[in-house]
Amino acid sequence: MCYLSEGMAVNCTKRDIWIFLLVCVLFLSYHAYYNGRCQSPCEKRRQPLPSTYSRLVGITEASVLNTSEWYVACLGDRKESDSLQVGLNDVAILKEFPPLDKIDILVKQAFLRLSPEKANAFCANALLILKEESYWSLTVTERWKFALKIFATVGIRQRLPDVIGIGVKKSGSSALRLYLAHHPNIRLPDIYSEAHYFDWKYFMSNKESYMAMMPLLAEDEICYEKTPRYFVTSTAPTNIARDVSPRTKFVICIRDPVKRALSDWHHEQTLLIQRKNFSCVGCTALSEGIRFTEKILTKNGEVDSQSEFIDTSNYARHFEEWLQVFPFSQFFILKEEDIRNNPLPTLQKLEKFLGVPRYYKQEMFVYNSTMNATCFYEDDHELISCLRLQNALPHPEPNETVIKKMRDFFRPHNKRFEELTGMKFEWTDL
Ligand SMILES: Nc1ncnc2c1ncn2[C@@H]1O[C@H](COP(=O)(O)OS(=O)(=O)O)[C@@H](OP(=O)(O)O)[C@H]1O
Repeated sequence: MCYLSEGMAVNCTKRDIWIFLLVCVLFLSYHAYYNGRCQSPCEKRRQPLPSTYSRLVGITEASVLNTSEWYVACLGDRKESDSLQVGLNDVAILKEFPPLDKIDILVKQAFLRLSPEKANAFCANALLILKEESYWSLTVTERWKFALKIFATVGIRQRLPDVIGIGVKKSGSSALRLYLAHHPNIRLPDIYSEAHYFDWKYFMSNKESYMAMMPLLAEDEICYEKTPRYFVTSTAPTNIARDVSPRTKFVICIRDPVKRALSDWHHEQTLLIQRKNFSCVGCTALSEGIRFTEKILTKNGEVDSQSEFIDTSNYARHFEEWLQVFPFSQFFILKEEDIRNNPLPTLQKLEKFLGVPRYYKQEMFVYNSTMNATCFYEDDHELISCLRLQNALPHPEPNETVIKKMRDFFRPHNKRFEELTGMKFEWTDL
């Protein structure tokens, strides 16, 4: 036994010293592990998978692996269905990084697009950092930061959009988005189809949260974000020039202003019904037409230029605001009827404008009459997705006099829009 002698000296046997040293080592290792790796309070960690290191040893012995095998070998696999259970809401995403499950899907999607060489490099870099730790034992935020860091080593980065679809609302922008989403060199924010950053989120959020919505991009990929309300948000042009880039490109879908206004009304009523504070049982095209008329005419029976349904269709007024900030060459304008009836030629011009390789072919666009939907087939003829053209609620049908009043109101604005764009529209002089 060790004891203190009268002269305060310590007398120990060799065995005691060894035991003492062993206890010290265990104690110090315990503290180093918890103080080094956990913040206080220590975040709850996910169930760890088998050691990444041993998985690396396993995979380096394998001769050829495809990208998904690399993914599993590197990071371990989790089923997407496991992770889709958490609901998202817009506000949560503004304050934090995108929530857990969407992040994992973003990472997986970006990983699966890597070439085998890049996947190999990604794994090597990832495992250097992870060492014995499991990727899935990291918290959400740690996982996201980790993934961004490792992707950067193989040239994949998050970037603010190169091109923004700014509208116009109800002019075929969702169909266009569907087509662009399948282009191999175009990536969209995977979380929301519409970011709504430069309209309603701008004043309660920051640039980092906008960036957090963006996809992971390889060097030959561009980022496309679409939010149709930007077109009518007068602060958007200057804010985009400042926060994104003065060289940002824009895509605008344009539609007959009267049809657009009617579609807009239909859309707003559908949303009201969905939010369940409005009932439209027995609504007809005629009754909707009357309610629409009340909304767009003043008490004197004039077209109300302040009505949102009318103002959004005043393309010249809004486009002039954009042209004060960005040169015309940065805008690509598409006609809704082209997106609807014959998208290929327009999409090929758009590919050129965006500087991406040619991808679209005629056989990719198929109208499905049973579903009344436009469907998109990938190169290998696999059906990817369909977009319905209408839903159950009838579109409003105002009477002829109201339509004529709207046509008279829009005509000079349409002419001005033609002057601004150098384009011709069938509906300008109607
Ligand atoms: N190819 C194709 N597929 C599906 N839908 C198409 C297509 N082309 C145009 N449209 C019509 O575009 C209208 C919806 O426009 P948006 O997608 O811009 O609406 S939104 O602003 O994003 O809510 C909506 O108009 P309405 O049906 O009149 O409401 C769609 O029918």
